Amino acid sequence: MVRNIVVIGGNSHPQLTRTICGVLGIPPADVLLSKFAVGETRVEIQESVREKDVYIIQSGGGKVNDHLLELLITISACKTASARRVTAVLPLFPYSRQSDIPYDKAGAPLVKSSVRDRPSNGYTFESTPPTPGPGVKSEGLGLINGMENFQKSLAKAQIEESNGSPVKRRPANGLPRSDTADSLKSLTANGVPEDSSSNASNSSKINSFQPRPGYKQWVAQAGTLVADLLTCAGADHIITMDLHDPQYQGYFDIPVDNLYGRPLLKSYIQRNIPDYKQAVVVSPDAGGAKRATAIADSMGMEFALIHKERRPTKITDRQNATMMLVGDVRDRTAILIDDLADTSNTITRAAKLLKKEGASKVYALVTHGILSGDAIERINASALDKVVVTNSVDQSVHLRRCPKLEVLEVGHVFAEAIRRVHHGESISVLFQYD
Ligand SMILES: O=P(O)(O)OC[C@H]1O[C@H](OP(=O)(O)OP(=O)(O)O)[C@H](O)[C@@H]1O
Repeated sequence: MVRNIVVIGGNSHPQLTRTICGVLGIPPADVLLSKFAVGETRVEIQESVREKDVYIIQSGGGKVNDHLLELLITISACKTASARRVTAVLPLFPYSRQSDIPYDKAGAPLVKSSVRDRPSNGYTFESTPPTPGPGVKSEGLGLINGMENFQKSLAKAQIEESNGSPVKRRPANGLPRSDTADSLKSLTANGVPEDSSSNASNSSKINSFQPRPGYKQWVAQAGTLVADLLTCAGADHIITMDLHDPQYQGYFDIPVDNLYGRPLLKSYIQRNIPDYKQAVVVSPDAGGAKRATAIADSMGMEFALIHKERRPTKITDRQNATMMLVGDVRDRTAILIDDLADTSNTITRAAKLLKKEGASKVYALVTHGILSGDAIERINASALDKVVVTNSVDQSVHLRRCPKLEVLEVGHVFAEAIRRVHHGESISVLFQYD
């Protein structure tokens, strides 16, 4: 039994909380998590957490936005109730799959051709602007969205204000609202504010306003915001598993422990796939190649990669990308490895291709089985023989609907991580998967 520790389970995955508490030998904390009639989240911590080491378990998937807000409010409640340390345990981290800019068939961002074809700066989708530094003139790109112009107009506004001239106020972040016609009137073609005296010449630019190709400043980077929200709510530490992009840890200025699901997947392969050394580990896309090769290399297995031949035309149109297999799976078992399955398009399309290329059997081993919408129906109707996921997301409903689904328990991994963090022990042993 671990002392002076409090484990609070959010509404996303009560079963996982029970498992973790069972391993730690403590009961889950008494909390009231509900909603007011209007739909706002209500949290009451019904026992003292003063000077306690608190762990709040809340996973992504399902009603992800509700769960995230519930987590933020619970963290804040614990901090204001004088918890010594609050750790957010997010088996599947929500919003860590960064948003992407829409592409056209050639892989360029979807901006109007008049802008894309503009020969002026030579930047392409693949290129990056130079790093501003001594002797490098930004030409409106340094810092890079034209902060130079912005700072000039800000200085001018300050002079006008000190002279008593009326000055148009901006929000606290210094940027104009981008969702009103008024705000567009004060934007240059670079998307930077311009002083009001040139508004007349700007009016002709309103309709031609476009973001620069190669930049993503117009796409919400929700991952950054979520990292900030967690820290701002009072989280002192994050424990998660198989982040879609491990570099997401760098978005935080608090410690993030990104546990690996690989030992569980490897162990499944060794125990359940006959003659597994002859099987081929397959990554269903280039983004997951590192993840899959790590398993293949450590188990002395062969590796193949599915390459998406071109970018889909829209974010929501990923299933239209053409797939090609790089490697040989004929008459062998293929084991797809991925971090998550959401719509299941990726793994079901990959399975179809692998069977077409002669694979005798296709397994999909995925850490996070989000399985949204009709993902289960898609799996049931697919060429996949078996789908293995962990219970980082609650699988009870999925299990009832999908005979091909098998679930690996992650509760003991998180319980051990919590125990070690609580005692100040190293948890690097949980990162080793060879
Ligand atoms: O079940 P699905 O809805 O098909 O989604 C699953 C896929 O999405 C993620 O990759 P993503 O498409 O974000 O590309 P990336 O690996 O290049 O980041 C993930 O790594 C899977 O490959």
